[in-house]
Amino acid sequence: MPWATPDSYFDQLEHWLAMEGEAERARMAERRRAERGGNPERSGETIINLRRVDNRTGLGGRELVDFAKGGDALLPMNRLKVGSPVVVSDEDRPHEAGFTGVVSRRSSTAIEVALDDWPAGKHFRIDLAPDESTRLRQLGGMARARMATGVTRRLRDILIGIDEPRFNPEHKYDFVTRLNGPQQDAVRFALSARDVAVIHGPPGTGKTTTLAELIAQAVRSGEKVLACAASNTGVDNLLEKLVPLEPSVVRVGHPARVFEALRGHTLDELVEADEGTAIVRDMYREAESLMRAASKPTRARNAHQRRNDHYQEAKELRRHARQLERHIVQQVLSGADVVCTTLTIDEDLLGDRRFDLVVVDEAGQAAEPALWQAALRAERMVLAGDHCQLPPTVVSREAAREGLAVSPMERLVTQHGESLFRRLTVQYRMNEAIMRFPNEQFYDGDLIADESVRDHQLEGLPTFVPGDEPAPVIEFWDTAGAGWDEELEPDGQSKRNPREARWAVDQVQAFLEAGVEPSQIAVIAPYAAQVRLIRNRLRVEGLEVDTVDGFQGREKEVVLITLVRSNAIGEIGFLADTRRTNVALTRARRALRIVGDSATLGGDPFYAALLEHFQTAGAYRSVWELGE
Ligand SMILES: Nc1ncnc2c1ncn2[C@@H]1O[C@H](COP(=O)(O)OP(=O)(O)OP(=O)(O)O)[C@@H](O)[C@H]1O
Repeated sequence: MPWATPDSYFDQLEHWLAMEGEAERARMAERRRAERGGNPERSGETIINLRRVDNRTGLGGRELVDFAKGGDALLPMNRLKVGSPVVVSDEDRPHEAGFTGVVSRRSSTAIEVALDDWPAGKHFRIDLAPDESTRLRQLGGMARARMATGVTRRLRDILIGIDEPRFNPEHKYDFVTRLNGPQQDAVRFALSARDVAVIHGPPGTGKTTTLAELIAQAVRSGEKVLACAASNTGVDNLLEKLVPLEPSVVRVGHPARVFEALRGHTLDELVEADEGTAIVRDMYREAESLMRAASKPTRARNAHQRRNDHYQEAKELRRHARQLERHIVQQVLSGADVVCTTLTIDEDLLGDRRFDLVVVDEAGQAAEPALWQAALRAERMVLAGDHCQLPPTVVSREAAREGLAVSPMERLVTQHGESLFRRLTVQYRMNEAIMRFPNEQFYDGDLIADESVRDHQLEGLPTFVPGDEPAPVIEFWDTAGAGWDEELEPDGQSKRNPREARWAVDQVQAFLEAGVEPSQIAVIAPYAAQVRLIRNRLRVEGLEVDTVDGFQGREKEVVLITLVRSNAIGEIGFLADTRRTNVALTRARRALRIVGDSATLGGDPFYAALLEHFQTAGAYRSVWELGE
C-alpha cells in the first residue's frame, strides 16, 4: 500500500485509529451485555473476586498493588498483560467508576497494578480498559511526524515509502559475541544504513542476540541508542541479552519479568539507588509532618495563620521534592548509553532526547501508528522481527482488512525486497524434521538447522527414559471420520473439541511417564475454550497450556497442537491465518505432535500441504489406530 503523500498516509492512519477506538468501545459494551447472562471472566478481559494482598510505592508515588484470589488459587485465563490499561473497582460498590491503572506484573496467581490512587474496599474486580492513552500518544506522534522537518522529515518519507533508503559502505567490526555468518552480515548491513534497515529473524535464529551485538557496536562507536520492542516482554528479552554486553542501560516503564539481573536496570531502581533520592524522601516526609501539624486542632491565637503557613511550606517542600526527583530521573536517563522502552513512549519522561540509533524489536507485531513516537527520535532506525509470525493485534476487523494489520516492517520488506533487509538463517531450536515444513512455507527454504540441534531428540534429555524404538520427532494424528467434532463452548463463542482435548491429555501423560519434565511441555490450541478445557483436565504444575499468543518468542522441548476445527462444511475460521500456525509449529525443539481433522482442514492449500508433508515424512497417523 504505497502512499502518494505523507498527508494521505497520516489521514489513513487517523481514520484507522478512529475505527479501532470505535471497535474497542463496542467490544466493551458487548462484554457488559454478555456479563449479565453468564460468567464475566469468560471474556478474558475481566477478573472478579480479587483481594488486595500486597502493595508498595513505586516511582512518582504510584501505588503498586497486588491482587489475588487468595491462597494458591489460579487466576482465570486472561488478556490482562503487563502494560495493559485496566480499571480496578470495588465489587461492593458497582456503581462507582473505579480507578484506572496499568498492569505492572503478573503471575499465575496474582496480578500487580500500578495505580495513581489507593483503591478502597475489600473485594475487587479488574477490567481491561480501552487503550485510549496509547492511542492518544500514537496520535500525538503522528501529528508531529506529519509536520516533521529536516532529518526527521527525510526518515519519515523513507519509512512511508516515498523516498529511497540510502546505505554507506559496510565497515568491519570486532564482534563481542560469537555470531554466525548471517548474523554478522546482518549487523554490518544494519549499521551501514543511513536511514532504515530491516533484520528478518525467523524462529530461533538469534535475532535478539544479533540486536544486542548491534546495539553494543553502536555504543562502542559513541552512539546513543533507543532500544524498543512492541511488548514489555520483548523489551525485557532484549534487555536480558544486552546487559551482559553493555551495562549502561536503563529500562523505562513496567518490566514484565522480575529477574533480579533486570530489575537493577529499571529506571525506578536506578533512581532509588541515587544519593539524591534519600533527600527527596526526607523532603516528602517533612512535608507530611508539616501537614499533620497543620491539621491538629489548636487554640493558639494565630492558629489560622500558622496553619496556613504550614500548608504553604508543605506545598513548597513537595514542589521542590518533585523537582529534585525529576532532576535525578533526567540525570539517570542522560547517563545511559541505551534507553529501553516499549513503542508506547512516555514523552514527558524522555523530553526532547534524540538517539543516533533507534532499534525496534518485534517490529512484525507493530502496526503503522505504533512506529512514529520512536521514529521521531531517530537519526536512523533498525526494524527487526518476523512478519511471517503473529501480525499486529487489531480489534477492528474492517481496519485490519483495509491494511492496519500489515506492519510497516512487512510493508517495507515487500516494497524494497533484498535491498532493505537481511535474513538470519541458522536456527538453534528445532530438530531439522520440525523445521522443514515451516521453512518451505514461510522462509523460502533458507533456514538451516545448526548442528547442535539438527538431530536432537527426546533421548538427549537427561530425565528421559528411552523406549525400545526412538521417540518420533514429528507426528500428525488425523481424526478424519472418527467423529471427533468441534463444539461451541456453552454460553461462550469460542470453539473446543473434547476428544482432541482428551488426546492431548493422554499424550501429555505419556510424555510425563517417559520422564519429560512438565516445564518442557507445551500444549497449544488456537481457541481459548479448548485451552480452558485442557487446563481443567490437566492440572500439572509447570505445564503450560495456552493459545498461540502466549507462546510467541518462546520454545519448549515438546509441543502438542490441537487444531480443534472439525465440521462437515470445511470451515477453518481463523486457522486460515497461517502465520499463527507457523508460530505454533516453530515452538518445538525435539518433538512435535499435531492432532486435527484432515477432512475439514484439507480443503485449505496450506493444511493440504502440511498433511502431505507429514505423509511423505512417514509421520502420519490416524486416531483409528488408538482403537477407540
Ligand atoms: N551465533 C550463535 N551461536 C550459538 N547459539 C546462538 C547463536 N545465536 C543465537 N544462539 C542461541 O539461539 C537461541 C535463540 O537466540 P535468541 O533468543 O537471540 O533468538 P531469537 O531469534 O530472538 O528468538 P525468537 O524465535 O524468540 O525470536 C538462544 O539459545 C541463543 O543462545
